Amino acid sequence: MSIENSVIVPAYHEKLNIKPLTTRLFAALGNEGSKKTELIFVDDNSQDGSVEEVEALQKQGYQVRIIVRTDERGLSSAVLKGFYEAKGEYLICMDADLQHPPESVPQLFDSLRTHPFVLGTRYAPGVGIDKDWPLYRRVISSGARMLAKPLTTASDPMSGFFGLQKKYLLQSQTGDINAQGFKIALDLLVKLPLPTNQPIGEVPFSFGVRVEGESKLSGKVIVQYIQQLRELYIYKFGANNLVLFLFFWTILFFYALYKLYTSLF
Ligand SMILES: Nc1nc2c(ncn2[C@@H]2O[C@H](COP(=O)(O)OP(=O)(O)O[C@H]3O[C@H](CO)[C@@H](O)[C@H](O)[C@@H]3O)[C@@H](O)[C@H]2O)c(=O)[nH]1
Ligand SMILES: [Mg+2]
Repeated sequence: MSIENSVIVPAYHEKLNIKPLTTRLFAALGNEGSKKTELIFVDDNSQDGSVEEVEALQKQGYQVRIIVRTDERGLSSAVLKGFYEAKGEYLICMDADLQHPPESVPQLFDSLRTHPFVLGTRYAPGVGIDKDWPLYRRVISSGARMLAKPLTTASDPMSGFFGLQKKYLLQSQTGDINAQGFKIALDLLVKLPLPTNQPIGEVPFSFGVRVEGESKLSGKVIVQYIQQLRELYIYKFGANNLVLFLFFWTILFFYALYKLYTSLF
């Protein structure tokens, strides 16, 4: 059976998560789903035994492979690399660390049959974020989400759990997409030539906490996000309106500070 679906997983030092992710994903896809699905890890030369782990899973019959990059690093660029290398028309991106439940992947693929783009969302009734996700991450995430509000109507553009039909990626110019940092879904949502008469799909999921390994979010990633936002605002609204937006956000920022001050003292 030919490959219709590809699951792309950016991975850096994720050896301990490779086996549970692979086995849970293919169990969730079932017999029929598994035959038409490939799983691709895009690893940035972790040299932690991830390659051997994938080879062992291949021997057990799983349609899984690993691309090892030695010349580049970064989450977003790893995802793009995987998307371009994928054989499937329907592409899903998910993290390696099981914060995105593999059991939700079939739902995302189903949604992609009728939507050009699908987002796993943590902001819907009945789902949410694990109570153990650190407070500072919640604050960063809310701030990042608020700043992206004018760019998209999607409920969770910060999500790293999303998918798209490959034809839309191939219609965009190579080099158009910002491959720096973590927020690849937001860039694709704003820049891909998605049909305006078809909404994007949203699949609610509960965001777990990492059990093995560590988050790779750093100060550099946050700075890359600010640079990406600036580029996206200009892309969408033009350079003149960026000044207006900065003015608007500055007022909002000082208003929020004032509210915080008056509620504390
Ligand atoms: N190849 C590669 N993979 C990377 C790199 N940096 C991170 N990854 C992989 O990208 C995935 C997410 O990285 P984490 O370090 O676990 O990120 P996080 O702090 O949990 O943030 C995630 O959740 C946020 C909230 O939804 C998302 O906003 C964010 O994009 C990401 O998905 C993991 O599989 C990790 O191994 C890199 O430089 N190279
Ligand atoms: Mg994580």
